[in-house]
Amino acid sequence: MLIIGIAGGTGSGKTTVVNQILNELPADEVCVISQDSYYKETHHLTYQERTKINFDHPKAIDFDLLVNHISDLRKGEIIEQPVYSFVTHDRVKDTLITHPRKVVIVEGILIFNSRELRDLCDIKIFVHADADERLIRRVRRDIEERGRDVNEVLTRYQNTLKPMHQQFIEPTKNYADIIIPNDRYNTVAIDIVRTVISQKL
Ligand SMILES: Nc1ncnc2c1ncn2[C@@H]1O[C@H](COP(=O)(O)OP(=O)(O)O)[C@@H](O)[C@H]1O
Ligand SMILES: O=c1ccn([C@@H]2O[C@H](COP(=O)(O)O)[C@@H](O)[C@H]2O)c(=O)[nH]1
Repeated sequence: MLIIGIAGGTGSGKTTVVNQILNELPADEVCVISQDSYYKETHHLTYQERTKINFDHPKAIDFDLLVNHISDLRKGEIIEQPVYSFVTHDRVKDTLITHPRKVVIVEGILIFNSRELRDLCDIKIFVHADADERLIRRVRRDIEERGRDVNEVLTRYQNTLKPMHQQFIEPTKNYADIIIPNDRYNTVAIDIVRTVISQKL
């Protein structure tokens, strides 16, 4: 099994890179684990209280469960991946049955903050895009797909996303084996990653 960690700031293009890698691999040889699915359960809070959570701090992530699940996959076990709603800011009741595959991709802004998770990754990739580019993408995506308004996204960016990115996300670039510059679509980098995966497999 080959475990690939893909980190990078919000809007850097992690999900896009994952999809580009998936395009070239047979569906039954790869599974994807999203760090977003592992935001801590907050059923006990009201919606208003949940909107105040700092989702860009490592404490917001249930790293114990995430690490256990990746370890279980490594052992060949099936896991029940939680499913998260960005609209309610909470996990939903459903889970996603996820089978171990030859290639396991773990993606998320904070994954390299966990030493155990870093150690589980055979290849660590950091997707880089400049802050202004990420902000533009985030504004568009959160309005179109996550039910936010522009004021809410910009306020969150200033108060939380930017400082958390500087404190917790950007420094983890140092752990990366490969850094993908993604201000533009970078087909050369994707080809290189695919070649590395093929060689390792
Ligand atoms: N290289 C790129 N150039 C332009 N837009 C991009 C690029 N990569 C991703 N995007 C767009 O930016 C938005 C955020 O990308 P996404 O892959 O969801 O980022 P992340 O998972 O890192 O938050 C999406 O709308 C996506 O289509
Ligand atoms: O309920 C939530 C939980 C998280 N977020 C934001 O999502 C991003 C991480 O997702 P990416 O796909 O990597 O952008 C993070 O910056 C959180 O602020 C949210 O908006 N609501």
